[in-house]
Amino acid sequence: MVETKSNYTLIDGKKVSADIKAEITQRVAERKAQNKKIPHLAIILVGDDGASQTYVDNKVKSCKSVGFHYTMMRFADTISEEKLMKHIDHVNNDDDVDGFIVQLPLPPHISVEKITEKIRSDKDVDGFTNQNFGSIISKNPLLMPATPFGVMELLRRYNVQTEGKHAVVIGASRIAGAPLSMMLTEQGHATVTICHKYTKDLASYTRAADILLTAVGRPGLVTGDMVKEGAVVIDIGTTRVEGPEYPKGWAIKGDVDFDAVAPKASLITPVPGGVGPMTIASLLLNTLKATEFRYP
Ligand SMILES: Nc1nc(=O)c2c([nH]1)NC[C@@H]1CN(c3ccc(C(=O)N[C@@H](CCC(=O)O)C(=O)O)cc3)C=[N+]21
Repeated sequence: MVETKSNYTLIDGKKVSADIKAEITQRVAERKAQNKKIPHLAIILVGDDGASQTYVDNKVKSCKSVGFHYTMMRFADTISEEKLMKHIDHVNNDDDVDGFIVQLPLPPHISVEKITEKIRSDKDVDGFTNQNFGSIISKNPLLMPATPFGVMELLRRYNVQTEGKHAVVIGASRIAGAPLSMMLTEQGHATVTICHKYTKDLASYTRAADILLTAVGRPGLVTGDMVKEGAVVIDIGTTRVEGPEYPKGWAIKGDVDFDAVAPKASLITPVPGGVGPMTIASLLLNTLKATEFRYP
């Protein structure tokens, strides 16, 4: 009989994000007591995509829970790029708004890059602008890309050693994989391999990973045979899959086949309850930082 050992640690992103939110709530209360400006986040949502609506609702709920002010700005998916740019300009110049995000995806007639670059980088609390992307390699970065920052925070709080380790990142998007790879190198001192859609024989890389991080958005991409015994596995995928077998009619799935991979892992993030809540915690932290920067 072959015995399989199965004692992995679940990385509880929900708990860590709740801890971070408690720290933020405390700092907001202190600012309030000192008559300092309360952080104000604005959220721009274009169209009525169901998944986007859920994510945005989570962000609004989180703002309320830590005591931030917030503004929701909603536009029809027929809005022109030019008009949307004008609204962004307005928010850029609105002194009461400390940080804002434009929820993605945008309708195909609007250029994500053009919109992103229009956002003032000191209000870019998603950390999506080229300037904030580049600031990852600066000694004094201001606003870190939110999802990768959340991942680094999880690794820190679970004492995962990254220095000299081989980290393999699947996915090279500018909001997750690319900045994450840079942070693992710059702050984590890891040896980083970036895999993407042109990578041949993905498994040959993933099997060599001490830390495997995936940010693709394809449920079931990472199977048990692709993971080394004892690896740390971080699942950044969030795909909404629909089906009658789910109580709500849909469910959020990561990239990792959790049941097959978890028994081989030393630590692993679940989806939901892993990286997702950390993205929101980072967004709040960035909004607080942006406020403290403008009104110390
Ligand atoms: N400008 C912009 N900024 C974003 O940060 C951004 C975006 N656009 N577009 C879409 C993606 C996706 N995203 C998620 C955030 C939180 C959860 C999250 O909290 N997930 C929960 C579950 C949520 C649920 O079950 O409804 C969890 O994983 O436990 C998931 C996904 C942010 N994104």
